[in-house]
Formats: sequence, C-alpha cells, structure tokens
Amino acid sequence: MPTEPYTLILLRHGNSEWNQKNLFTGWVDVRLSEQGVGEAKRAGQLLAESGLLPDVLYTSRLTRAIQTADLALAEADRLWIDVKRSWRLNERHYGALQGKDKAQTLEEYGPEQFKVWRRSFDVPPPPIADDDQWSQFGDPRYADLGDDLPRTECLKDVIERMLPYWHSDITGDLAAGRTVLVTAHGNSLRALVKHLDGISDDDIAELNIPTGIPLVYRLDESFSPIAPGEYLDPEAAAAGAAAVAAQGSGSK
Ligand SMILES: O=C(O)[C@@H](CO)OP(=O)(O)O
Repeated sequence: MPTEPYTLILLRHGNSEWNQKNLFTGWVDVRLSEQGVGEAKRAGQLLAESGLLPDVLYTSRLTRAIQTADLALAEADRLWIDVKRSWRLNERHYGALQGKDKAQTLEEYGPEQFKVWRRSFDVPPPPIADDDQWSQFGDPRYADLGDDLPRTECLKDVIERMLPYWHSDITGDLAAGRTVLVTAHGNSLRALVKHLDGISDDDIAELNIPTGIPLVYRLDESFSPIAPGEYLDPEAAAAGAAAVAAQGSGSK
C-alpha cells in the first residue's frame, strides 16, 4: 500500500499571448507568450530542485496548458510519464466576453459588473453565439461533448464539470501513490483549490492563481490537505496573484 501523504502538484499554464494582450480568453486556444515559455521551464526547474517528480500528468485540452506541461516536464526529465487530458480541466468558458479587452470591458461596464463577471461564484457572462468568431461550436476537439458544449460558465459550473473528473480519475492515481501533476488554468484551478481548501462561495472571489508556479499539496487518505498548499516560489506567487487580481484595472 502506498504511504501517505499523497502528493498533488497544481500548475497554471505560463503567461499566454492573450494574457499579455489582456484579453478574456476562456476556451480560445491561444499559445504561450515568450514570457510564458520561460515560466513553464522555470516551473520544471523548481520541481526538479524540490525533488518533486510527477508520475502522471493531467492537462486540459487547451494548447497553453499542454505546452506548459511539456516544457516543465522536459526540464525535469519526465517527458515520458503517462498523460491524460480532459475538457473538464479546461479554463472557465468566458461566454460572450471571449476575445474582449479586459480594460475596455471594465471601462464600458464599470468595476462592479466587471468583478461579477470575473469572480462571482454563480453569475455567468452572457452566452457566446455559435457563429461568434471566438465560439468553440463545431471544433472537432469537443465533438464528444455534443449539446453539452458550454456557451458560457460561472465558477459554479466549472466546479460541477471538473469535480466528477477529480473523483473518477485524478484521486485514483493519487490513491495508487503516484505523484500527480495537474496543468490547467486560472479558473479551473480556482475551482479545485476551492474544493480542497473548503473555501466559501464568497471568499473564493479573492483567490487568484499566478501563472507558471507549482502549487504543492500533501493530501491524506481522504484527499484532504494535511497542510496548506505551498507554492515552490512563494514570493513570485504572491506578486503573480496580485497581478492577476489587478488585470483590467490598469494597475498591473
Ligand atoms: O481570460 C481568462 O480566461 C482568465 C484567465 O486568464 O481571466 P480571468 O483571470 O480574468 O478570469
């Protein structure tokens, strides 16, 4: 039997081309920026330096998460580990905001509405039209979703589609004693951290996850944290989280 604690590593993808341009991204499949490539490699170095060697990788179906994992695992000499991908780890679908400039949206709709769309627990942005250029309608990558393809999501929706996968797949690898790396997104990881840390629907609004810094959890046999999750570079993580919180406000 594997000995506890189980080790779970969460990694938000590195800075993307649209993070850099300050655009709402969601399910739009943008690539890492040059900065993001550097962050992903650094994440792999941090893992190697800490002796944290993933045995299995979980990613979303989005390129920026896949690229981040590959770059990090290459640095840690673990490119060979098993990989599982799921749309359930995708970023929160940002509805009709996908492709919109965050600073312009803030100016147009005001800080209250802006924060509700970005961080409220259960208010989704307006749905995206199927013929919108940033819609995922008809994308073969999501053919298996059929009518379940999201047109918008709030954090509550993300939790509802992500948690079944956590229970059905990810915890199984943990229980087998494997060190699990989950490479995903700001809001899909907020959903998982909310679950792990038991954060309330109100308090989760204040939690922001920085790009490209591994967050390590030690879990007991019921997959509850035995201590708070730890960023491998806490200083950079605090600065990165503050930058995410300030997006759109012009104070980045
Ligand atoms: O645009 C997005 O998809 C997300 C993550 O980059 O943004 P936010 O932090 O505003 O939820």
